Amino acid sequence: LLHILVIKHSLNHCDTDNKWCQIIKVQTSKNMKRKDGRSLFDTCVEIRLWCMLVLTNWNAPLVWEGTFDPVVIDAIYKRLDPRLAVVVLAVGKYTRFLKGFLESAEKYFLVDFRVTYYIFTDNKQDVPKIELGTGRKITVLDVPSATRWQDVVLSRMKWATIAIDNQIRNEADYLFMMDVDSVFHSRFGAESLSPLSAVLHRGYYKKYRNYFPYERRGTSKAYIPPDEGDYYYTAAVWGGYLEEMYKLVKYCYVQSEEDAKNNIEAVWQEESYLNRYLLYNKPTKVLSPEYLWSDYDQVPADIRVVRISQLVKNYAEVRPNGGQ
Ligand SMILES: CC(=O)N[C@H]1[C@@H](OP(=O)(O)OP(=O)(O)OC[C@H]2O[C@@H](n3ccc(=O)[nH]c3=O)[C@H](O)[C@@H]2O)O[C@H](CO)[C@H](O)[C@@H]1O
Ligand SMILES: [Mn+2]
Repeated sequence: LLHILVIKHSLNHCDTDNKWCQIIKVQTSKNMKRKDGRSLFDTCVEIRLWCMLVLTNWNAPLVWEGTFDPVVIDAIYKRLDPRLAVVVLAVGKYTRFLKGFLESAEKYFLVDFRVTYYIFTDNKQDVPKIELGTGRKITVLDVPSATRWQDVVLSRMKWATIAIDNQIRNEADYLFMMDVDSVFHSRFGAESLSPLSAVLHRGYYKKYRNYFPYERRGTSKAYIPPDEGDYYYTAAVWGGYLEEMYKLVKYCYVQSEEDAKNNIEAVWQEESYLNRYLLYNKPTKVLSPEYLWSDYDQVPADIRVVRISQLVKNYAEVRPNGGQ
């Protein structure tokens, strides 16, 4: 039997070279002997515990399967009956993803809540007719075609800013921005709601921050200095109170326009501005990579549920200017 006394529990994950590893310093109890017969008493050993963090170091919940009761949390939010907006772009060939996205969202995304899907497209006739649940609807909005995929992904910030000002502000309490090349596979419920919720990028949640693909050029408005950063968040799913999201999408839009004036495009387009904003304006909830996985990657043991997964796609074929 191992008796251990915890003498220091390091919760500041940024101190470690891997934030999923918590260091617990332990003092072994008197009667423990090493194999060579020497007592381990007074020997301080360090045990590294690999575990899932459920709280950020600014005390925001980190949401994983098992950290909430789905029935209770839905019931709590349902009493408020919020109006939810989902903004997706389906420009050029990306309209082909709408059917799978919408049909699966109807099965899993905040079921029984009021949801409006705002679909921004240059190709209205290709928006499929989908049977929607009660209180759920689709609004289709026109946007111009583009010749570069980089322009499309960045333009999401511009169109969302304009549409919130013109329309969505009067129609929604919460807003989610999402990639359309995604399929829901499991429950995505009210546990995701907060003033500002962001999702950990599946590729970086076990990496030290100096490996994050932040914008590192000091000339860009998305610049994050070395040795700064909490997490790397994906731009493929994020959401929150309408006004909080408005501030954030507008920030990304305005900053990217500033960069464009100086002939700079942030390394991961809007995702780079999003990450900069969230470093200095902490999200009030962080969602685990369960909330956005990818069919490109195997699902590791620590991801017990895949709620949304990005589809494998032929980048060269589907994007106007090809490329990754
Ligand atoms: C998992 C993840 O982190 N995804 C990000 C990554 O995406 P991806 O490589 O998944 O980018 P993507 O090609 O899915 O583009 C993002 C979204 O923009 C829309 N779209 C894009 C191109 C186009 O021709 N038509 C169109 O409608 C569509 O809604 C799509 O889902 O990098 C992008 C920027 O570089 C965005 O930050 C994505 O959120
Ligand atoms: Mn995508």
